[in-house]
Amino acid sequence: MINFESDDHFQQTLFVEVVLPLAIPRTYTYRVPKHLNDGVESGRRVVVQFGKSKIYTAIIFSSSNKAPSSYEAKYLLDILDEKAIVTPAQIKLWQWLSDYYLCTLGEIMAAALPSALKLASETRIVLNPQHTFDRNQLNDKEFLILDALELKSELSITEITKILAQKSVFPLLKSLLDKKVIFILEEIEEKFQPKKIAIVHLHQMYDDKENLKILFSELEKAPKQVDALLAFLKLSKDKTEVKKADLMETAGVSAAIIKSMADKEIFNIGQKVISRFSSEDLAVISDFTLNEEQSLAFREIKTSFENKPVVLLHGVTSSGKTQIYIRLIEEYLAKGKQVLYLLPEIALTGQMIDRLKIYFKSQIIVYHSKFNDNERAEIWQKVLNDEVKVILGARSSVFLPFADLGFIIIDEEHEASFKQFEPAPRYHARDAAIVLGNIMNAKILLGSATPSLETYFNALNNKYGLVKLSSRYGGVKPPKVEVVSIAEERNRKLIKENFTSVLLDNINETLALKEQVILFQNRRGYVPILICKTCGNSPKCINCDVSLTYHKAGGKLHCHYCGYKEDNISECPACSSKHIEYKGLGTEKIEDDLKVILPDVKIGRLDYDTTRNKNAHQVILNDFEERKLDILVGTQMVAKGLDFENITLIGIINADSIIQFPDFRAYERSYQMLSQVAGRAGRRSKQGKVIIQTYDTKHRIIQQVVASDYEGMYREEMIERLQFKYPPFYKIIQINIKHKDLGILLAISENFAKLLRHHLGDMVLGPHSPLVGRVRNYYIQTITIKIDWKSQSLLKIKNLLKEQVSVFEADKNNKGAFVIIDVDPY
Ligand SMILES: Nc1ncnc2c1ncn2[C@@H]1O[C@H](COP(=O)(O)OP(=O)(O)OP(=O)(O)O)[C@@H](O)[C@H]1O
Ligand SMILES: [Zn+2]
Repeated sequence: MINFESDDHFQQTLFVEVVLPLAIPRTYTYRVPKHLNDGVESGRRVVVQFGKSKIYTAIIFSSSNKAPSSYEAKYLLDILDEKAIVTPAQIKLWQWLSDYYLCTLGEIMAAALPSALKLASETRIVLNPQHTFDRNQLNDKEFLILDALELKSELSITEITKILAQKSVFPLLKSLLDKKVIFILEEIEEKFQPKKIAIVHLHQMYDDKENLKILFSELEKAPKQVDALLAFLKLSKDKTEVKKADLMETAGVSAAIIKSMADKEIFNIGQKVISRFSSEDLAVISDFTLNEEQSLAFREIKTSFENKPVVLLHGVTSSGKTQIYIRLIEEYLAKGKQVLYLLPEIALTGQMIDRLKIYFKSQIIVYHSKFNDNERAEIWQKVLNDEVKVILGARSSVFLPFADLGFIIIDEEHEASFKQFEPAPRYHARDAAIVLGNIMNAKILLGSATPSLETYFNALNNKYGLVKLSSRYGGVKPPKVEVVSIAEERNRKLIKENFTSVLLDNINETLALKEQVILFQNRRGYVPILICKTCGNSPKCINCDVSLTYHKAGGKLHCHYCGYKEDNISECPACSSKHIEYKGLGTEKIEDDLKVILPDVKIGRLDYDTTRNKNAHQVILNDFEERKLDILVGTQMVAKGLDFENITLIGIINADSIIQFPDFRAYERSYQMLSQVAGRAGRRSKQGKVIIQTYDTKHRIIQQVVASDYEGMYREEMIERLQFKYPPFYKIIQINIKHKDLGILLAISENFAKLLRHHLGDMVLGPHSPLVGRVRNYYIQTITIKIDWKSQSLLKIKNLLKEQVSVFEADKNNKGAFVIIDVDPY
């Protein structure tokens, strides 16, 4: 960071190191024009030219008085901010992420900053469709842009530059963005839109009685507007908020009237996100007291925090972890601190925000990558200005510019979806959050009923504090788990489609009691594999090395890796035989079969296919909660976090397909997944029941799930992890090399592995083909590096890898190849 104390810095030429939002390996140095010297501060945005003609927003990382030695530094074009929008803590975090995950600062900047904060030549601008701004407030140039946008609905920044005939238009655009006159156009897939209603406020000025009187007299000739004003005053008497719809109805006026009053700044119209629960439901639990076990855990957590920054709350499902989080959040809020509540999945934020809103009202805000960019930019500013206190979000919320973070909760910390696979930065949000917490001196609470082995290992080794909750709230017994042998039922011809008689009997009993059922199958689609009985051929994706999955709705075969689709086959494309066998089992088929077996039962399905549309996820869960559905069939989407009172039976259709996954984490994950799904049953008054269907009834993981024996699972897994050199004892770095030509790929990855082996010896394994050896027409080879981090220097090894990868990339023989480094692949 810069030292402003030295009083001679005005004399010297100042240079800044900037991060550009691009995957370039390093920062770039720019020269600061004298008149901008005062504006230099780490974390402010600047406008720079990069390459021949492209203009970008970059972030000042640091500054110095030294010119770069290898190139002539260009001048900065402008400084956009009067105050840093990236905090010093973030700069430290970015640096750590870049070093740890071997990615570039530019990749982190691109992921962290909403597009509206990182304008570039290609950025496209549109008018704010609800613009209710005063044209008189715009200057000539702003007016020109506005005119152009009205003619041509969208413009790129390059086009705007031409219209205005000046090089840097960014400050102008920034001002228009701030005034909400324009928006950044987003071409990305449909964004998540929370349900919103319009709220009307009276302009502050009219809090003053005199002003209000004057206003009434001014409106004399506009009786409709007087009606609206009177209605507003009436409604606002007994409500804290006046909905636009209510106002229109009470006053008997149209939206145009309200709008014209907003244009005159009599009213301000705001948007409010509304909850899917009615407020009556919420009132019931708005006040609560922790029970004895919970209070003890609450105190233990606080004591632990006195000497440890990270604590694990290991509490069985439905033990009330969330209620403890709420009490802790309240304490940090009382101290004026900000709180980050991380959840593994966007879909889960819906139910959680409803629960938390009861306590924290407008102090809490949701943030995730599916919000539109303009909203994300707005939240960015609010977090930076300490205007919001509690942020509930998915993994990208670790990138927010917290002003005064005091506490981080990482709920369901074991979840794999905290790790980002594509694109870089391939970071783990839990680990990044812990680093952020340490940088900001915040306390970090990890919560899970089934902690990851890494976390539990750290807790047992005293690196983290450990606090336990071992009983369900309200004294409800944990669900009873029954294992049913599929093989035996098949032999005895009891099985119907894929439902054992035990499961069907239990479903019928549950439905008879008007209770609800969740059925879990970890595979979507109808059937995953079609095999020709005559020649053994099975249809494969044309771009990837995977079998296509048959989806009955639509009658197509789908590739789950690249989205490729083709028509279903009725005869084998290889031998024309008509004997096609369907193998495997997806959620779609389960739903279908069940509808035949239980024709009068209302069945819903929750998986990637049924939730692609906006809000579909919430609609399905709503229907289930309101008991419009009796049975919900789903993939792991049904496994997590749901807290519904009427579910008493969980059926796991096929546990083997989860356990037999070829991955070193398969057992750990299966234990977690099965326990989490099981945890959805019997959460309030009645004990729940779980039926696990499997071929392998004696499998140790299944036995451990039945016995709720997390410790046993942990102990046995750790023995294997040590023996086969896996985390937490070893660090894994994966290098994936991709190329369109298999022959070339094999040769170059073999060479690369040899080279690495030369430096790192038998830490280097491979190259080998991953589970899916070709995706989107690129063949893949993987080199795995297993590092004994207790005896080896991770930093040294990473630096070596960085160096070798750049040598590899620069080598002409490797043209057409891509290298992807994944640290801690999950
Ligand atoms: N002290 C309490 N007072 C009132 N209700 C409580 C209390 N503790 C827990 N509950 C209720 O019990 C249910 C389970 O609690 P909660 O969802 O917090 O458990 P959890 O440990 O977070 O579960 P999971 O890990 O399965 O998500 C919730 O409906 C919650 O409102
Ligand atoms: Zn494919």
